[in-house]
Amino acid sequence: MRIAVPNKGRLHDPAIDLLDRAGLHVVDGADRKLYAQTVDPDVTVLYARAADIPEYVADGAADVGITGLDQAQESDTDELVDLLDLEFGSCRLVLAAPEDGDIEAVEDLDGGTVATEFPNVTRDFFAERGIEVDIAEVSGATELTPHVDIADAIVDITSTGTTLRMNRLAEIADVLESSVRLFAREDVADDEKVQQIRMALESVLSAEGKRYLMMNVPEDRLDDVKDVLPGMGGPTVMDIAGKADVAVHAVVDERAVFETINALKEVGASDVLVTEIERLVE
Ligand SMILES: Nc1ncnc2c1ncn2[C@@H]1O[C@H](COP(=O)(O)OP(=O)(O)OP(=O)(O)O)[C@@H](O)[C@H]1O
Ligand SMILES: O=P(O)(O)OC[C@H]1O[C@H](OP(=O)(O)OP(=O)(O)O)[C@H](O)[C@@H]1O
Ligand SMILES: [Mg+2]
Repeated sequence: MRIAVPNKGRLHDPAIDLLDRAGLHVVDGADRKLYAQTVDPDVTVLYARAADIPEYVADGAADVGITGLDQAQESDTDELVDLLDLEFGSCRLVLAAPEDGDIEAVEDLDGGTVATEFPNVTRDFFAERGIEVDIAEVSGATELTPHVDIADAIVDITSTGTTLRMNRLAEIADVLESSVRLFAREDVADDEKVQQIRMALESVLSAEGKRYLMMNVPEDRLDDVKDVLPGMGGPTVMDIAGKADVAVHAVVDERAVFETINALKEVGASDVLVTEIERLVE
């Protein structure tokens, strides 16, 4: 089983970090290597450019891949299954034009030129609207092109909006919302190993923002404690040898921890421990 992961750029570190937290540690991932082993002898990591990953997965060089939805939409592959939103690399592809220019709506671009690193997505966007544009494919610094007469507008990535603002460009329309996904080739999407990887990654995401609470509770206050801990499927209750108290464990939303502990103390809980959760397999 091969999993393609961005070899550099902003997606590399968070992708490796997520695999790590999911228990799929890369064991010999020295810089500039093309392949690395993971702790699972059946899972190899293949490092590739974020833009090439959809094709690598579709062609069989890898079985699953971690890359942006924008890259999957741009590639000509349609046999990829979007298995899981990995909740990082969130950005938007937008159509933008000079703030002080004449282009204020998509229609104003009829007969014009649009520069982009995403020619296929851009072509589809205008074709769906019946607007004819020339596409100037660039490989970076797209924001410059409307200021040097290469294009009238651009389709490019934005997240904080800083780059557009710095280049005096205004958003005209949304083209695509993107985040990083786990993609699989259609013919392997249901394979056991692929599903195990999906589940492991999902368990990390499920644990994010959650805390594990442990406490001691007098048995006769258990119902009150349960009322305070709605949680997932109710708390786990265990007898403590030689004691009248019971131990109660529960998963609580991080934002509710402060309030929950105060309420627990009021109904008689003691020795409350709060810990982080690495993974949560539901
Ligand atoms: N500013 C941003 N905020 C959030 N996500 C982004 C941003 N820019 C890019 N991305 C996401 O990261 C992906 C890869 O972008 P990144 O800049 O890391 O690689 P790249 O520019 O293609 O790398 P290189 O050209 O150096 O190989 C994009 O396709 C998009 O999904
Ligand atoms: O809205 P912002 O937060 O300003 O982000 C948008 C910028 O981020 C990306 O560039 P990146 O930093 O990846 O540089 P690159 O052009 O070298 O890929 C993208 O191409 C935009 O230029
Ligand atoms: Mg970039």
